[in-house]
Amino acid sequence: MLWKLIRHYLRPYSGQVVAVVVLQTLTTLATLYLPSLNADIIDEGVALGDTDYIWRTGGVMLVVALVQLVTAVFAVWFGARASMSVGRDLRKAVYSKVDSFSSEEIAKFGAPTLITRGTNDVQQVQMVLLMTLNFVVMVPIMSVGGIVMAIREDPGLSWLVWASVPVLLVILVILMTILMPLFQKMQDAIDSINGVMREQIMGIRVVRAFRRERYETDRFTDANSTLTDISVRIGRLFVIMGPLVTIILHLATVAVLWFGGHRVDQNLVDVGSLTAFMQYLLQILVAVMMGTFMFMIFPRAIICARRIGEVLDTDTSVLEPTSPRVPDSTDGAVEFRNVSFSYPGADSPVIDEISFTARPGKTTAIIGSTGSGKSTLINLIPRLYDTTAGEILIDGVPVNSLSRSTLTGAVGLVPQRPYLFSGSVADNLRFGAPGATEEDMWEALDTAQATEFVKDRSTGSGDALATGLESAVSQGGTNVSGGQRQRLCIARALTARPRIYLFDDSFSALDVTTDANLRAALNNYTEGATVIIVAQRVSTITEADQILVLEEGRIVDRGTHEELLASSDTYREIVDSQISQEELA
Ligand SMILES: Nc1ncnc2c1ncn2[C@@H]1O[C@H](COP(=O)(O)OP(=O)(O)OP(=O)(O)O)[C@@H](O)[C@H]1O
Repeated sequence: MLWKLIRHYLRPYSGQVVAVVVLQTLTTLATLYLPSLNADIIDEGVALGDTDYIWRTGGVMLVVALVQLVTAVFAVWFGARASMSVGRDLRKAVYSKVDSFSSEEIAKFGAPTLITRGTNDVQQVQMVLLMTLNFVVMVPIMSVGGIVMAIREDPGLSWLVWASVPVLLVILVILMTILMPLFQKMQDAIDSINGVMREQIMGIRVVRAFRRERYETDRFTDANSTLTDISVRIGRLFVIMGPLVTIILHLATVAVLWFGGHRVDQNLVDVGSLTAFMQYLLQILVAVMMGTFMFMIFPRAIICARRIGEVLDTDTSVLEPTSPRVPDSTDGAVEFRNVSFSYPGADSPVIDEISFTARPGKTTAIIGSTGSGKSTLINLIPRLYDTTAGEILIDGVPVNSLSRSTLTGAVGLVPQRPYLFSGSVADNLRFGAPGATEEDMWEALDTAQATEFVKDRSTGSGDALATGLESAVSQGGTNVSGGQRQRLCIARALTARPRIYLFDDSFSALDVTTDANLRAALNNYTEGATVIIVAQRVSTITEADQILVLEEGRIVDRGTHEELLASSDTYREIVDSQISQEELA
């Protein structure tokens, strides 16, 4: 998977990769040439007292060293640019993929791991690519070239090369096999820490309210110690690695001096050649060490690439139509035809053979006990999930034949759990209508009964003071009250002026008077549009044109409030449990 990802994402930067290969080759050749020139200076210049030769060869050495320096700098520059670009593109690919996911895939992975995969895991792949681009040419040329040059200087000592290199390679293989599973565990531990932290930060108020700090701290400490333990085990292996390589390097140097010294004594080799041999042997071992280091970070990158690949290879279960259809009319009629739906892995359907039509200009209300499937039913319309059987049509066209933009343009959803984004009030209101004017926004706020609190709102101080529409909203809308958040979410849907409004239990945090005022204003604002309201409170829906009573995913009764009062036991039970007859009158 690592190779597949790198090959695919590196393709647009092949020019830079070619530049790296050429420049690295030049750097390495220059590095390999320097000891040989040095040997010549010692054997031909110093030994024979030829000063001219020393100057000339010294000059060549200087030029070669300059070439080595310049090519090395540019090679690293191109390598860094290419790998950073690949990292950026990979992050973008993961982000776009996650963006295309339906709620099903998001739930399958979970938010924390998707965040780790799009950030930390991409970082690992980017780093291994950077290392590879830096060493991929240097390591093989330096090792093979170094061996050839060393043998050329003194074939009699070549056995030292054959003895030291395999020792390093064996260490490399052993470390690789121990490290692979540890790196997998490490990524899982990072996921788990992200998960625990995210849950604790999101649920901090509940944690405090229930005095669960100790329990949550223990949970975090557990996750943290697991990560620490794994990191320490990996660190230990790296710690052993350093001295082992250094010992081998020093032993090799001592061996060259010892055995080479005897050979110089016996006039089998010149001092210059022996010096060059020693430098070549060190170059070979350093190259092997770099290769080792490269391989050490490979296992982790392989695991990260696999995790990124899992995201990129997952197709969304909510597919865009290949040839989208455009409805003839834009009235906004919503029709359910024998719709059933089961959550993945569940044995029984949550929505069971539901058929109804929600007409333009009319309000359809859905009421039913907790868990009867009301939210699920609403979420099927904007395709947060796809139906498992039957069809949902908007203006006569099945929703899965509409393009994503047509569908989202037609539907304005106010979710059960209101969510606001960081930015200003205006940014949030313009979410579905980037071109909305201030007037549009105030009108929507008026209808949502939010004008007063937005007008009075101010955030920050001094230069950062922002008021009204420009006042700041924090991520998730945590700096406004539950009821205010709900009203801003309603205003956001209203600002977009869709043909179909879906209110999923959107009035529950409002007091009875605000709820009544809001519904009255809403009737004018949404005139001509299709309105579907899920409600817990019967008083919210008494004026609806049709009310569907849901029980265990089935419509058990339907009609107006009066009709249902007369005919439906289930509806009467709900009414009796909530409101007195006086309130209804
Ligand atoms: N993501 C999910 N995965 C699996 N089951 C789910 C999921 N979401 C909801 N359910 C189950 O589906 C059923 C219907 O849930 P739904 O949220 O649609 O009910 P609801 O009528 O809107 O309830 P409430 O009035 O409490 O909001 C419940 O039994 C619930 O446990």
